[in-house]
Amino acid sequence: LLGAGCKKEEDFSEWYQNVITRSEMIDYYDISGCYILRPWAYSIWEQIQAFFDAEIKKLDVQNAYFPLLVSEKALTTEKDHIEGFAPEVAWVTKSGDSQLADPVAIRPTSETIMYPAYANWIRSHRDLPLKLNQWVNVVRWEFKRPVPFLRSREFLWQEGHTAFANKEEADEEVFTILDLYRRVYEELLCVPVVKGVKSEKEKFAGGLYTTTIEGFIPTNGRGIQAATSHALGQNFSKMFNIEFENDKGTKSLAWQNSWGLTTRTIGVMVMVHGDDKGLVLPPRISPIQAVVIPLHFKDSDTTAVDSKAKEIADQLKAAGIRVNLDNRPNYNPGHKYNHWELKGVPIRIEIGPKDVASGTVICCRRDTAEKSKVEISNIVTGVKELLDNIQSNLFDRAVKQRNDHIVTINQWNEFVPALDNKNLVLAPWCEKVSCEDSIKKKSSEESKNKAEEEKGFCLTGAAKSLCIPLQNQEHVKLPEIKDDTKCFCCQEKATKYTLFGRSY
Ligand SMILES: O=C1CCCN[C@@H]1CCCn1cnc2cc(F)c(F)cc2c1=O
Ligand SMILES: [Mg+2]
Repeated sequence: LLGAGCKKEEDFSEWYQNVITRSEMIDYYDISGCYILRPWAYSIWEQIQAFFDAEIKKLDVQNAYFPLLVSEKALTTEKDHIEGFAPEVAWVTKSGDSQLADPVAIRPTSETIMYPAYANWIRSHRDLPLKLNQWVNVVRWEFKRPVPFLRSREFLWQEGHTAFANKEEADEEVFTILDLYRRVYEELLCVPVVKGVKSEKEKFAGGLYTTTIEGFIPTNGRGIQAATSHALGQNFSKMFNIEFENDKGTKSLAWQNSWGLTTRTIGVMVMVHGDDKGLVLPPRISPIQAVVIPLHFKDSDTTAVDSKAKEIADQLKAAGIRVNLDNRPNYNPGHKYNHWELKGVPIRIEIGPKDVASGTVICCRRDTAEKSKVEISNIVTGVKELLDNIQSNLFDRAVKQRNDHIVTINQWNEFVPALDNKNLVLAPWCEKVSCEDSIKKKSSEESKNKAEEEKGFCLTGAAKSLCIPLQNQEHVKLPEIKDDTKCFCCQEKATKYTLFGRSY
């Protein structure tokens, strides 16, 4: 089990590593930065996939599969798109014991793999819009300390790559996808996110603008990029010659988007909801939503209890609830309680001889540990209501905790103290790249554990802009920029309230 001395608030990374391994989500592997996704994690990814895949299919996106390997020539089609990323590219240089004359790279992302084909397929405006997606793995040889789910050298994701005849259609899709990403986090994972646009410094250099959803890890007060939806403009269609004859008979370059969501989703959910007993899984994605545990007492009628337990489990299953009847004879109830709490199962249903006699069971919910009596005759409705209640309670709790840790400031001397209090910071900002560089530099210098950071023992103390939040989004209140509002850092005229934070 989680074991003593492993408290989330005391040693977060130790707690996280224990929770994901002992709940049987992750196992380690002999290549650094690579992890085994065990069924308890993989089935959560499948739930996320099922939701997102169904939603993009409503948008007429089609799934395809492009090769894993990309030639150096293709990968470096556009020098400056790749140069910053070159150190992360993994190369195949041998087959057997002979060197490859031309090494090939393993996809770190698939623009350079897909877009030469797009150029061939897109000739006329009738070939647009082209909307493809693929559910694949990618490899990036990250150097920062790996963290399972959050930062690994191989991860699973979907990458959507779309092409349109005009900017308006492309712009609309960027934000439509961004809201689907928000729904994955808020409706499935009960994790609140802030929707926004990345600054010039933080955006995808190859694109026109980047939109993002930003999560928050309360335990260390860090932001985390949760998913991203880029408007590429015509930058890539220029690079890859994706041009089409438009409806006026002249040539135009396609307007493109690309968007991605990864298995980082699972790590963020674990960190936000987990506690010192283990995982706390949102019912919507939990592989098992209710576990039925028959309680045997000496000289009591165990067969009645066992058959009633089985009956309840079958009824719940028939109603579409993911249920497990834990009638393992070799474990006592206490051990089973710990086991399913560690695995984060939302509801435990206890049934003993007295319960059979009274026609009721005890339901214990994982999010609050509250117990309630439910009529066996009403078990399906009762359990469904409880699951819905848990789903919304987890989200409401996370929203409150996140909003309690967004601090609005107006001047520099409030900034680092706010970060040190594990907050994200909303501040009026001038949006200048030079100013963002100095924010990063000054916040790093004013952070304590510079030495630790150099040794790679901890995350950086530098703060960066996370996003410029979109207006009018639920759960995110934005102050007004006035004519005389000054940038919190350089005192120039502020143009946008921007979310800053230390981050992963
Ligand atoms: O972020 C997304 C969403 C899904 C499709 N791709 C975009 C942009 C990816 C930006 N990016 C991110 N990381 C990279 C790492 C590399 F090693 C490399 F060669 C290229 C890249 C790289 O282009
Ligand atoms: Mg990266």
